[in-house]
Formats: sequence, structure tokens, C-alpha cells
Amino acid sequence: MSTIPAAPDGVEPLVPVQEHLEGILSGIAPLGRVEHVRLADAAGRTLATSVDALVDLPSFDNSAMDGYAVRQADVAAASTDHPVVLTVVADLAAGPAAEVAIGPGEAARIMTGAPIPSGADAVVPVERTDAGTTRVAIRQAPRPSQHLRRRGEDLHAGDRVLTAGMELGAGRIAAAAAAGLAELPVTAVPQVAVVATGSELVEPGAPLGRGLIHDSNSLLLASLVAEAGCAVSEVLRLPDDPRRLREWIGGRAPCDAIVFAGGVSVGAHDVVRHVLAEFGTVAFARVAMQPGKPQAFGTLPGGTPVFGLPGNPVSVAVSFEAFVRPALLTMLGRAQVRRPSWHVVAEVGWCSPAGRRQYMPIALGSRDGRTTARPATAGGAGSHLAGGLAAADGFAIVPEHVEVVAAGDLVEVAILW
Ligand SMILES: Nc1nc2c(c(=O)[nH]1)N[C@H]1C(S)=C(S)[C@@H](COP(=O)(O)OP(=O)(O)OC[C@H]3O[C@@H](n4cnc5c(N)ncnc54)[C@H](O)[C@@H]3O)O[C@H]1N2
Ligand code: MOO
Ligand SMILES: [Mg+2]
Repeated sequence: MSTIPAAPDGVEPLVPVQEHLEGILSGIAPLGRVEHVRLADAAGRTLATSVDALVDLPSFDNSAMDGYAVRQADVAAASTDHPVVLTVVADLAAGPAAEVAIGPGEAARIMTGAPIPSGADAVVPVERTDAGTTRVAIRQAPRPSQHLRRRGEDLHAGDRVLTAGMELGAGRIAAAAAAGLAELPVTAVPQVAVVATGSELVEPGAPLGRGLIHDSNSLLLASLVAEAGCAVSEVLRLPDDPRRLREWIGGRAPCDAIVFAGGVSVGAHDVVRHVLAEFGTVAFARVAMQPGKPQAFGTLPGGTPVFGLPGNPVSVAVSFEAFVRPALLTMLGRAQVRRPSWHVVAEVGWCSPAGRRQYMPIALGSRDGRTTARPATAGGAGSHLAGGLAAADGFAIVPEHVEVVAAGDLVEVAILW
């Protein structure tokens, strides 16, 4: 077995989280391949190039109400006590429509979404009339342009609808459809291999002998990769056997990134550290965070980016959030690789280690109309508390200089799931 690149506590300085992230991102580039997908297949993809509206939206003046299209001047004096009676000359439903015009003293019955007849400049809702079909009594004077939806008031043809790097969610796909687009240019999906290491690991559901544990990191990572908009090309478990790991690395199927969990610390059998160190292209760092301190990042022969995350399950979740997700989103071509965060009220107090950024799994709540956060489990930030992830809505991110979070303090939280 090769020599362990030693990194005992207190010997190597801790690297700030931001510096470690910047080192990773400087070694990651967008995949750059573009595909075209139908809107129905666009959910979760990333827009490769900006797109513009092909039509005006709305594409014709139309009614916002079921009622009567009128000439506002005709009915300016209308009231409940003194209704103005108009002749109904057309009945307009939403759908294919012929040109219609109304003259003085005339109205058209009109439904929401139907084109406004020429000559009309306001719509009176049916509730403000006697609902007549040949003649209608208007009981309220409309404001000029009342309940008219104007051509192009939302978008004009040629206006930018979506910008490159956006994640395509329901609202953006709907906007593209409304703007006349049928398909969108999207970026290629990174293929990510997930490898959990540990001779103690057995498949979830398998009987547990002494010393064995159910592998939760594979599922955690595969879910996180998918949630980040990437594809899981392979998921496997390997024992702490350098030969097996070298074999897999040598014969692996092509992919765009590899995420290892476990075996990156300074233990005698920390196989990922031993084997990745042999390549000379993977750096090991002690990062100023809790959990998630031991980290590995680099490339394998052929240039595939490789992450070695510490094996404790909460450390895996935190490390993915802090380092892998931003890298995968960069490969995807996302404009925004940082997850939004909010400041909420700490419901109870807790401690945070000096000089390290703490990622505390939290559960959200509310008190006196304000959103609150409290540690998801009594065990707090214990990196082995996989069961506690069930109660976690996300993480509180406590800055390096803070050693005590007091009840009532504002804390930054990122909501993950
Ligand atoms: N002497 C030192 N020991 C340790 C240090 C240190 O600085 N000096 N750091 C500790 C910290 S912090 C962490 S985090 C862990 C990281 O360890 P490894 O990345 O080497 O991970 P393992 O040793 O393989 O496993 C750690 C822990 O996690 C459990 N595990 C591993 N894989 C899975 C899985 N797929 N599903 C569920 N649980 C898993 C494993 O059984 C261990 O309990 O090192 C500390 N030690
Ligand atoms: O820093 Mo370790 O990652 O505590 O769990
Ligand atoms: Mg270890």
C-alpha cells in the first residue's frame, strides 16, 4: 500500500471554503454541447442560448371579462338607476373569429379571451348589466379601456423571453410556449458517476452483520446529482481495497465527472486518498468547514474531474452542496451556481466551531408570523447523523467568526429539499 499523504489535525492549515470552491471552479468548464428539445421535454434543462418572442403577446386586443364590448362614450352616464340600453350586434366567444365592428348605440356580447370588435374601447362585465342577448342594459359606466388586454402588452415579437443559463422550470417553459416557441436550445446533461467506498457498506435492506452499515451515501449522491439537473451514469459501492478501486478507475465507462464518498481522510484504509494520490493530479485539502473538513479534488488521466468527499453522510450532503453542485451547474452552463439563501430567526441557540464555517442541518418552523430555524436533531451538526437528514429542510450556514448562535439571532439558511 502506498504512503498516506499525511494531514494530521493542526499540521496543515485549514483552507477557507471560498478558496477551495474557487480552486475547483477554475478547473471546471461548461460542457458546451447544445441540443434542441421540444418544450414538453425541457423541464429541468438549462437554456444554452437566449431566445426571443416570435409573436406579440397577447397577439390581438382581447377581453379580460365575460360581458359586453362597448363604446365607452355611449355609456359614460350609465348607472344602476339610469341604465343605458344598447343593441347587441354580435356574440363573440374565445376561438377563431371573423372581423366584427360596432357602431354608436351598439354592443357585442363578448367572452374572456375573445378579440375586441373594432369600434369598442371598453368591456362591461356581465354582472353590471341585465345580461340581455338582443338588447343589453348597461348599469355601470366603464372606465376608458376597462377590461381590455392590449396586443403586445406582455411581450412584443423580438423581445427577450429567456436568457442563456436559466434553469427551465414551469413558468419559463410556459412563457416560451406563449411567446410562440416550440422547442428550446438546451445544454448537454453532464453524466456523473457516483462511487461509495467502504468495506462496511451493504445494500439498503440487506441484513446487517456486526460492523456493517447500510449504504446511504450512494442514494444521497445519486439524488443530489439528479436534483442538480445532471444524469447519474453509474452508481457503485467498492470495498476499501486499492486494487479494486484502481481496476474501476482504469476500466470505467466515460463520464463527465466522478464523485467518491468516503476514504478521503487519514485512516490506514482510506482508499480514495491512497489511490487518487497516486495520480499526482488530485489535491487533498482540509477545508475550514464543519462538517466536511477533508476534501479531495482534481482530475483523472483523460481530464475527468473527480471529487473525493468525506464519507460521513451529513458531510457528503454538505460537501456536495458547497463544492460539487456549483461545479456541476458550471458544467451545465448555468448562469447562477449559488443557491439562494434567506435569513431567518434561530428558534434556539447552538455552538459553532471557531474558524470554521458551520453547515447545521435545520428544520424550518414559524413563530409570531416569522420563519424560524432550529437544528434538525438533538445531535446538532454531528456528521454521522444520517437519520437526522430526514428532519432537515436545509442547512444554516454559520460564518467562521461566529462561535455562538443565540436564540433570536438571524441566521442564513439555504433550503435544499
Ligand atoms: N485522525 C483523523 N481522523 C479523522 C479525521 C481527521 O481529521 N483526523 N477527520 C474526520 C472527519 S471530519 C471525517 S468527515 C471523516 C472522513 O472520513 P473518510 O472520508 O475517510 O470516510 P470513511 O472513513 O470511509 O467513513 C467515515 C464514516 O462515514 C461512514 N460511511 C462511509 N460511507 C458511507 C456510506 N456510503 N453510507 C453511510 N455511511 C457511510 C463510515 O462508516 C464512517 O463511519 O474522517 C474522520 N476521521
Ligand atoms: O468534518 Mo467531518 O466532515 O466532521 O464530518
Ligand atoms: Mg476514513
